[in-house]
Amino acid sequence: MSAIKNEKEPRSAETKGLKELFRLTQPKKSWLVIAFGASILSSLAGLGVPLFTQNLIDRSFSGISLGQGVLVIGLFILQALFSALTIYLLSYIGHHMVKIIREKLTTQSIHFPLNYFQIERPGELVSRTLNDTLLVKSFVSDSLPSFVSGVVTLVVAIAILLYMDWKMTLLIFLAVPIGAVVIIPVGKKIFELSKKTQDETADFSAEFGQVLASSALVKASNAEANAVQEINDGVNRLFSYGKREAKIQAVIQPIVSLVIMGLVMGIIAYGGYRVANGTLSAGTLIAFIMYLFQVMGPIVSFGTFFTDMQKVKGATERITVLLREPIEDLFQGETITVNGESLEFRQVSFRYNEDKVALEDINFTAMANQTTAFVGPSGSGKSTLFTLIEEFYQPEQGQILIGDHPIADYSLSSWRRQIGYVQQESMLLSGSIRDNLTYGLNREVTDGELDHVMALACGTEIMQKLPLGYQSEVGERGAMLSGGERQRVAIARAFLRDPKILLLDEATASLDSQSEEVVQEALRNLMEGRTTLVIAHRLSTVVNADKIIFVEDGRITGQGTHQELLEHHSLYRTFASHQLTS
Ligand SMILES: Nc1ncnc2c1ncn2[C@@H]1O[C@H](COP(=O)(O)OP(=O)(O)OP(=O)(O)O)[C@@H](O)[C@H]1O
Repeated sequence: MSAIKNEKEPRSAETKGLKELFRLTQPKKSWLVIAFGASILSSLAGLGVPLFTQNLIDRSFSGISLGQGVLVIGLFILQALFSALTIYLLSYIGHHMVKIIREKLTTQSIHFPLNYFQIERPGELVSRTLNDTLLVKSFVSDSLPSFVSGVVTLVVAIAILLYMDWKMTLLIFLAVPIGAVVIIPVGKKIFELSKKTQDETADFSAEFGQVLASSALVKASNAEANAVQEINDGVNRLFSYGKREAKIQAVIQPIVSLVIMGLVMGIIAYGGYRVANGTLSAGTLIAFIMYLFQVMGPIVSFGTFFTDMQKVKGATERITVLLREPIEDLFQGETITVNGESLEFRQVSFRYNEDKVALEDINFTAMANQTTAFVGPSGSGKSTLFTLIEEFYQPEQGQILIGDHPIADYSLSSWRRQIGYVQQESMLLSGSIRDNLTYGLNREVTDGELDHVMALACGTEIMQKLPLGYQSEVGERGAMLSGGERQRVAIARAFLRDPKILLLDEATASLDSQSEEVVQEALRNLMEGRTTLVIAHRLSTVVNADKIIFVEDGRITGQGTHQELLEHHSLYRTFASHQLTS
């Protein structure tokens, strides 16, 4: 599932990229027409000025009539007004297109299935969302309008020039092939470099984000120097692309200036000669030079326009590939409210990837309102069972049923609402305690309700220590709370959701014995009247479970009560003798 595609495509696909961009963002056509219309009018107003100058010089500055004065000032004002209107409208349209694409990308990203992030790094997605869309913005707001107004300026100016003096105009055309010979290959180089820079930037933000997110691991492993080195390698790679771009610019800009200067000199020399022998007026020569400067800008910008178009095509391609990735449809299927049905795995097999089977032929029933515990060696597949119940992944074979119905028939949204998942290291988000407790709930929750669930989760004393109460911030991923406190907030959150099915993944494994006792009590409260599935390494917490299922290497090798397994399952007996006697 490679989301980023970098292959070259034929040039004919360029306009396809643009079409796709406009199809995606649907900018207001009327605004585009007004903006481009204003841009054309601004160019035309600018083109009137040299004509006026010519007139003025040829009359040997013998006075400007009031009408002419008003006309020239009017031309300047019109040019400025139309130009302001163009800049505002196109910037607005560019930003609006970026907003639409970013909204689509962020919505898409949130709905990606979990396995997407096993292949693509989140940081890369963030960079694509920010940087690739900025390319689109600068193309729509800068490159596209200068191209359109450039075409207008060029066509009209050349028509005027041909009308004024066709021989001198042909001289100007000499510059076009010279410019093209330089600009086209250099433009290609710039395009390749920009693509590499975009990819490297995405890579860099993914790596940097990852290192920052694992700050504690970096510090505990004394790996600061390695981390700095790794990140700075990325910075240096970006720098080396910057240097190459600087070299290209250093070559292209003087060449462009040389061509322009050469052309101006040529025009002045040839024009001067013509003025001297009386075949050209001085005013026409000045007007010519002014037009020359006016058309040079567009000619130079055409080169960059085509490279910009390539860049935006690359960005649009990457964006459309991302938008075509399959996402979870949360609302497809029937709605379910679990009411006393048991949960059954029927011949379920699953693998994360081709190489290795994670679960094979899993059969068990978790009876309603009872506790079913999963025990087994590390890596045997216990947590994987939970990810299938949550439908983070789909089984390769077999079915998971609630009552008589496959859970796949129900909408993800309504099914997941039936489940409370308390993980080993409970995830909190930065924000307040209230934000964390009510996360994902679409209803008003009173402080009284929060007091109630915190009390059930044995968390009243946590709240007494916090001066700001439910408004207290918990820090990045809940870092300002202890492990046991985080667990209790997570348990209170589960209470508030009031799920019918509870998944507890070694919820007390990482706690000291005192915290564990409190959290166990909170969990006992939570488990009451719910169908509970619990993963435990410590048998002591599950000996009283209604059913214990022993998982080994992706298979179930025994199920029954603690007593039954002690009698019939040798590995369970070994587990019990290690854990319950120590
Ligand atoms: N996201 C994943 N992608 C690929 N393989 C995975 C993924 N998650 C788990 N696995 C593999 O699947 C197998 C089962 O893992 P699982 O986490 O379900 O085991 P577990 O019994 O819960 O282990 P533990 O008790 O250590 O938490 C392991 O071999 C693991 O390496």
